[in-house]
Amino acid sequence: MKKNLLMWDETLFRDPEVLEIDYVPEQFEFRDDQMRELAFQIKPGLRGGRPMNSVCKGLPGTGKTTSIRKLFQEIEETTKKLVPVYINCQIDNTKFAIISQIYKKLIGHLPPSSGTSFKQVFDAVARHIAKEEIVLLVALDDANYLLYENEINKVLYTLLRSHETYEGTRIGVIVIISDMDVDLSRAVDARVASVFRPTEIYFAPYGDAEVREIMKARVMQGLFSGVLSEELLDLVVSQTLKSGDLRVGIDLLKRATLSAERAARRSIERDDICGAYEISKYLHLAFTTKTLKGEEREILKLIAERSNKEHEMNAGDVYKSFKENVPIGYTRFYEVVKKLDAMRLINLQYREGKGRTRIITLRYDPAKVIEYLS
Ligand SMILES: Nc1ncnc2c1ncn2[C@@H]1O[C@H](COP(=O)(O)OP(=O)(O)OP(=O)(O)O)[C@@H](O)[C@H]1O
Repeated sequence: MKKNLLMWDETLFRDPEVLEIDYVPEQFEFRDDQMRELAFQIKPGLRGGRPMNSVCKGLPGTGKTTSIRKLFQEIEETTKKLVPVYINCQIDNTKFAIISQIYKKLIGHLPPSSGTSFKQVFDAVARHIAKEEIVLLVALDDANYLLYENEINKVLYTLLRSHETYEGTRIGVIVIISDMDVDLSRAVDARVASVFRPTEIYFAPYGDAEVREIMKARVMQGLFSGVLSEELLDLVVSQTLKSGDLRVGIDLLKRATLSAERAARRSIERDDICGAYEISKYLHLAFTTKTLKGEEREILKLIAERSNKEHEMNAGDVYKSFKENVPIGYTRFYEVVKKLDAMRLINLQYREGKGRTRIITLRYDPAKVIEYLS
């Protein structure tokens, strides 16, 4: 047997956990300023007061979620009086779903799914807060998903004005937004704005050297030495930078390693990385298409099908052809199109023509979109 062949029970991973995208890294550099600012914002909550509200803003993969998870870990190690609740708004994106998650965190299980009203769930949450004398800190991650159908106002109103109905409840929020075009101050209405007044914490994209350092630390922790050469690490880094998302780089490392293992090699080769990149670069597409529902999937599918013939299309034309099969009003249709734009699946542009036309282009290869939708 050739010497560099991997035995069946050997592995190239020193610690496979480290290359999972939801892993919270122990070593978390370059975000000290943001972490300090967050700690300052929540400080009143450690003394029984209401935490100050914050908005974390930055492109995907700039460490926002990780910062919050680290902060929450620290809070839980320090006190029982300030209770942090993490909400993933991609999954829980209605007022009821969010209050149910808060209930779950406090009571230990979700409220009964049928026949329970929002008010009943909130009553139970408020009673628990009063009885235990606790303060809540609610992080709304990927809050872009609350920007449709005005849900953000309903959610913030409920959380931030709860003390008016339930005396003594104190809730602070951290809103996390990864769409740089969103201006939250314009999205919230006056009744919310008067109690929200957040401090904005900006997460700038990592520079080339920072991405290299972060990826190198993952490699050292996650893989055995010698598995990835310095030269190939450079390739991983350049592909990570090309994708603009650290998550793609981490996923790429994992896939390239698995590919080398599968070929029973002891080190990763260029082809492992290039092959892995062809899958990892669709990480965002794979993830977002999974979160789409009924009409949203259908509309994206139609756009993808039309993209095979025309690169750019008029939103009005897409609407007409969609309406032939599915009864839907233009307002609702346009809400979905805006959502797909905010999710970076399509581009929506205005063009001056005969009046103002809205032009849609798909951000991905149409065949790939159809593949992930099915
Ligand atoms: N400074 C860092 N050091 C080590 N790993 C990091 C750092 N910043 C981000 N990461 C890693 O990059 C990935 C993406 O980070 P994270 O989820 O925190 O980004 P995000 O800004 O919340 O993205 P999104 O807006 O898409 O939710 C995670 O796997 C995280 O572990």
